[in-house]
Amino acid sequence: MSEFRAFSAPGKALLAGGYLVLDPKYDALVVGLSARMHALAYPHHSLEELDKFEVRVKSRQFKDGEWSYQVSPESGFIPVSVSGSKNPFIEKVIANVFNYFKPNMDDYCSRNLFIIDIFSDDAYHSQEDSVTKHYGSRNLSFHSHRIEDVPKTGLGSSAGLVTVLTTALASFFVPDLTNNVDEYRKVIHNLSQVAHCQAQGKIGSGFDVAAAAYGSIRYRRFPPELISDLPDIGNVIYADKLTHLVDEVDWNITIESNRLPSGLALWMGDIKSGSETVKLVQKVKKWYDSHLPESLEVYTELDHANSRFMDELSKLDRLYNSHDCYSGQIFEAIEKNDSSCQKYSEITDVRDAVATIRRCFRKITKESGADIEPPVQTTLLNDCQTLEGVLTCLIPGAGGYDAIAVIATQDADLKTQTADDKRFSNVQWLDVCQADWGVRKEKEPETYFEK
Ligand SMILES: Nc1ncnc2c1ncn2[C@@H]1O[C@H](COP(=O)(O)OP(=O)(O)O)[C@@H](O)[C@H]1O
Ligand SMILES: C[C@@](O)(CCOP(=O)(O)OP(=O)(O)O)CC(=O)O
Repeated sequence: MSEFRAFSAPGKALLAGGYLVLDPKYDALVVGLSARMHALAYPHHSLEELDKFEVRVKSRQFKDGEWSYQVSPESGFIPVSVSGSKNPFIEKVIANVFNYFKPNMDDYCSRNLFIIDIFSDDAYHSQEDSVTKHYGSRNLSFHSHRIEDVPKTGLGSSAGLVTVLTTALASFFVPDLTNNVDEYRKVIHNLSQVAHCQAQGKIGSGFDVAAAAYGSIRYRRFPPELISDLPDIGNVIYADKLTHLVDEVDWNITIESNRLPSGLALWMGDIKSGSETVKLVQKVKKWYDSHLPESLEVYTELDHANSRFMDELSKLDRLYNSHDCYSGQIFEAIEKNDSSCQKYSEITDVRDAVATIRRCFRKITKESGADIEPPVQTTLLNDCQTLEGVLTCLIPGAGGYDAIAVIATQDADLKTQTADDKRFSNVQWLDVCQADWGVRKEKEPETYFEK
């Protein structure tokens, strides 16, 4: 494989199943977004030194965005930084991809240097202190700060990075991957989950990596022990254990394609303040353990409402695709968002399910001190619900002060409706929509070349 190859993986929005998804008992709904992380893999190059491999990753939209690592089979492919600067996500991808493919030095002596460029779409990061440049055939934001100092919008940049980088790096070892990403999707997913958990230093639910690999899905997590039981990277048995885990072990995971209904569009509103997911999760866990059995009852109610929400959305999708007169009336009612909506159980059932989800989150907010749906967000969501074309709206993911997610008809223009409205002055509508495909090959790598 000597040509340039390009891949991309989507960002995510968790619309149902926040907190519950940490437990393998519960399902979640994750939507893949049009904001994507891209990787351009260069043709093979060679280093002067023949006894090691080098991987150079460049993310030129960020200050000092270049990381080089060397690995060798003798040291168990533990990445050693050459450039001095470190990026844990890149480091763990390298460690795992090399341990999985176990390339032999002799086979690669004239092609032991792997160069990959990363590009990220604008919606992942705040645009403050950035300039837009035409690069290749895209407009990209270039930031004046290092990646770790640029505020994020919460679309899952590290999961996208890990997944697309795993794909690009693997394409050096399996030449047919580039044209058969589908065939390798499970391997890419499993390797990416391992690398992402190791880089984060914790084992989250993995819904963000699953969405980067598979797009919009109904998701149920893997048991965390699968990853915590792995030996340390560099251990003589690491490569074998990893390969066994990736290829042979049943992850007991649910990943089913599940998109938002056709005829409806997702809007993500970024709020100019943030919340820390880790702290929220800690508070919720503490509340859960100290409020049993009532907390389990709340989770059970949430889970039922999440399932109803997902099922009702699927029903609306089938209805839209039937293109019959009744379906036309329903979508027209949502478009107007007036009292006519009350006539259709297809609309009220979705709204009731979301009302229950929100009520449960407000209860947890009050009892745990974790601001999942704090009062300002309640007010904002209630205001959003009155806009023309809005079916429903909620706080995505862990909630907090970060963002809101709105499901509206395709023609609804929330930007115009909220432009001069003080109630929405803190909301910045992100330029994203649902794009339900996971990691994939991009057709024209040359569109990423600097002209
Ligand atoms: N475009 C990029 N280039 C290089 N590294 C990136 C890029 N995007 C994200 N990362 C890595 O991911 C980290 C952010 O991860 P994290 O805090 O988990 O945020 P998120 O919630 O967006 O995934 C960054 O500090 C950086 O190490
Ligand atoms: C609480 C959670 O279930 C969902 C968090 O969803 P977000 O979309 O808020 O996640 P981050 O981007 O990592 O902040 C934790 C988890 O599932 O890992």
